[in-house]
Amino acid sequence: MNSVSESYKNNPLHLKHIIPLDFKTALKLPDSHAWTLPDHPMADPLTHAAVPVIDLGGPQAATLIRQACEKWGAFQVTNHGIPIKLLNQVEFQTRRLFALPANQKLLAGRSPEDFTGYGLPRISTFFSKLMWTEGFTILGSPLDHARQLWPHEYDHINFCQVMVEYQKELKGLAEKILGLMFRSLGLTQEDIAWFKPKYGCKSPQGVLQLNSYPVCPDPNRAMGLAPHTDSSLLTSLYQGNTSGLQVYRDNVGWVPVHPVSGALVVIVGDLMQITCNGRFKSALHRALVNNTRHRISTAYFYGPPQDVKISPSVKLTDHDHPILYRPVTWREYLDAKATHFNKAIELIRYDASSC
Ligand SMILES: O=C(O)CCC(=O)C(=O)O
Ligand SMILES: [Fe+2]
Repeated sequence: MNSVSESYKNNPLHLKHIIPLDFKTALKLPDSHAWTLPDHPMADPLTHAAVPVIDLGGPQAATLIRQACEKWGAFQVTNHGIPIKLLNQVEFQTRRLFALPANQKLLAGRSPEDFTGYGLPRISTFFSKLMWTEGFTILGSPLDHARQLWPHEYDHINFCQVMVEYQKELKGLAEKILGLMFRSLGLTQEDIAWFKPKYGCKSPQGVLQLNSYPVCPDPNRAMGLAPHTDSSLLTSLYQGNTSGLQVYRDNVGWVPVHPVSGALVVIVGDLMQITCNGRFKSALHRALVNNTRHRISTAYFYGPPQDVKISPSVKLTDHDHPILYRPVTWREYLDAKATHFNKAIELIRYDASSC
């Protein structure tokens, strides 16, 4: 079993935090979905630069990635090697899924202790208001859930092929970017030997999350996806050409990540922050909605092999940079996150007295 599925079995959810609204019938924003916004200021676009866009094939890629991870915890990549044709197919299949009638989507609904299939974001449980979104989570083959949505093979076969191919491409890309991140910090293959999957271990190291943000009648009072950090090592996100993603920077505010044609957004996750002993910070981010366009995004969360203890690389610690975090597996970290949400990372921090 994968680390994510094990953790979710131990932390079951209530149905009201799983079943999305039937957005097609909601002509007004229900009180259950009306948030008090904003909680943080927006950055002034005239004085603050945007999240960097990095050419992955360029000679400066590793240096630019390091700078972006230190400053933003996020960046966009072009020239990443994932064919635009595949990205378009992924968007097409994702829209096809979310366009199904609500009762049909619920046939592939997530069960309270599972995490694949159709439902609300896992983090819904931490907020009193519900988010204007629905999602579909895939680990490896989506065949079982796809059959529930479309019983005939000719209706689900393309969906499954596209999603499997996409995960393969995203895994390769995540490994490449992770390699560049480590290299940019002076870490060698030996320093990060844990990162290579064990021989014969077939369990996926990534989870694919399809997100849908339907057109919203009152976007200024709604929340697409509430502020959070990802628990992964890194996340690769495709947002098509509809904006909505924002990254938070201390002393600056929320900065929109404007779509760049064909680019993917890379977000530093909590486990990366731990591995780098805080050199790279996981980015707090959120997604807003709008009243004209149905926004789709696909997020791929890449993590370490199962049961591997992640800990700060000793090369990044010294007298001036004491070790900040305790060793933790992805599974243990997800358990902490399921209970303590955005405070989880503080819980695995050594307190000053124990360093
Ligand atoms: O839709 C987006 O832009 C953000 C999605 C996201 O942050 C997530 O799925 O974790
Ligand atoms: Fe996220």
